[in-house]
Amino acid sequence: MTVTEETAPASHYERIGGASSVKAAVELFYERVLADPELAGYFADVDMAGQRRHLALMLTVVLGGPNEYTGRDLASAHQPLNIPVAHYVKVGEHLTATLVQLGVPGDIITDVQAVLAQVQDQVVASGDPAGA
Ligand code: HEM
Repeated sequence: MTVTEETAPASHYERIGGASSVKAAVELFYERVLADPELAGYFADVDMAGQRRHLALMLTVVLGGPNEYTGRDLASAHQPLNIPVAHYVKVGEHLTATLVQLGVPGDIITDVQAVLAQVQDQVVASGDPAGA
C-alpha cells in the first residue's frame, strides 16, 4: 500500500502525540462508528480486534503516520463491501468529530479531510455510484 506516501506529512501524526494519541482517538471513533446504525452493520462480521485495528490503521493513514500496514490495499479491502458515498461521508464526519473532541488543531483536520477525499475512490463502490 502506498497511501501513506501520498497523504499528509508525518508531522501531523507526531503533532497530535503519535501512537498513544491515535489509540485514544480510536476508542472515541470506534464508539461513534459502531453506535451509528447505518455503519455498524459493516463491522458485524469483523471481530473486535479487527475493528480496532481497522480504525487505528485508518487514522494512522489519514494522519500521515508510519505505514506499518502490510495487508490488502484499500480497494481490495473495500470494493467487496459496496460502500456508498453517503456512508463514506458519515465515517469522515465521525472522524472529524472525534478529532475536534480531542482538540486536534484545525489545520490538521483540514488536511485529514483532504486525504479522505484522495482515497475516496478506492474505498467507495465503483460499480454503483448511487450506492445500495
Ligand atoms: C479513509 C478511509 C478508510 C481507510 C484508510 C480504511 C482502511 C482499511 C484497511 C487498511 C482495511 C484492512 C484491514 C485489515 O484487513 O486488517 C480495512 C478493512 C475494512 N474496512 Fe476500511 N478504511 C476506510 C474506510 C472505510 C469505510 C467508510 C467503511 C465502512 C463504511 C470501512 C469498512 C471496513 C471493513 C468492514 C473492513 C473489513 C473488511 C474485511 O475484513 O473483509 N472502511 N479498511
